[in-house]
Amino acid sequence: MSALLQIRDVFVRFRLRGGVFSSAGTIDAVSGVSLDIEEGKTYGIVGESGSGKTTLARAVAGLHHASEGSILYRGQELVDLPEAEFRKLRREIVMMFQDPIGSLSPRLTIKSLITEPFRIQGMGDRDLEAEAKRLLTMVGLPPEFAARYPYQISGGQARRVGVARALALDPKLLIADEPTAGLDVSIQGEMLNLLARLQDELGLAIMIITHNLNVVRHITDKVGIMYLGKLVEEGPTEEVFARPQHPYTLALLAANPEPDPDAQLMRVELQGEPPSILRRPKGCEFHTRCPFVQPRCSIEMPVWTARAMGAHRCHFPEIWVQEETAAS
Ligand SMILES: Nc1ncnc2c1ncn2[C@@H]1O[C@H](COP(=O)(O)OP(=O)(O)OP(=O)(O)O)[C@@H](O)[C@H]1O
Repeated sequence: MSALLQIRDVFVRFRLRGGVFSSAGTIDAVSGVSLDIEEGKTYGIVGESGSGKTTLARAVAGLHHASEGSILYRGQELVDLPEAEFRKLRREIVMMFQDPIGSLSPRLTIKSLITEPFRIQGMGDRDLEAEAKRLLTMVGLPPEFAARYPYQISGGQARRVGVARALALDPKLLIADEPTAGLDVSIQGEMLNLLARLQDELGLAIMIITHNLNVVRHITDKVGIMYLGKLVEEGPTEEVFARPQHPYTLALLAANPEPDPDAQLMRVELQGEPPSILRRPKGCEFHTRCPFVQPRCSIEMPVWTARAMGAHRCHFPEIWVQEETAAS
């Protein structure tokens, strides 16, 4: 059975506006990404700020245009799909933003906020009172919340309202951009449990964009690590966390303030900031920060290499995997 979402060699290119003395150019914020998201499964996209996570997610949601490549949703091509056609799919593919209700009108009641998708999709003739109650119950909030205003609820409750709104039309794919950012740790856990429960109950596929490796560890089936707009590693989450094959993944895991207690990983430190996307390093784009860099790395771009489970983009995973085995 083919995946719910198949992303193939996708590029998202932005035109830069040139100043008076500089000429305009382009950047590839997403640069040749391919990945599959299976029905009912959770895929986490991780990487430092600016690695292209949100841009990729927005391309899937039809909010950015993919300049090259293919995005197939249930076999239907989304790239270059006319807006009128995409609108129909907005019931099935939903993006939940970081601050899902903060950007909406503070003068609307919670009922209006969570039932707005029905009105947008021309389904406003439904019993919106009943829909609001159903959705609030689904996300663990009392039905009385329908009459409240956003300023009358807490940050954690607001996120639940955001989830209710996102799931109003019973989507098949939820794209969640940093669903736990800015929440207290205990509320983060509640949010993750809520998403996991709903995924189970509704058979929802979720694409999660996050900086937070603990979110990935707790909730995702598969993870993709992005660097400068490219995937550098992907695989089943447990496998990637236990046996990373790319030094960037290892460095991110080592920098996690709450590391996996069972994983015996080498401590490596990520040096400096990622290079500018305007000046991509030659060869392996990570070589300027790689603790295991070899002469070949600055010359030749590593190809995407499949392993038993997952794939990576590193010339020499065996070098540091061996060092790690020797050290442990
Ligand atoms: N509309 C745009 N026009 C030009 N450049 C853009 C635009 N949107 C994003 N970028 C650039 O694309 C690159 C990737 O940005 P993106 O927001 O996708 O990264 P991210 O990994 O989601 O980062 P963060 O975690 O900070 O949200 C960055 O260099 C960013 O400046």
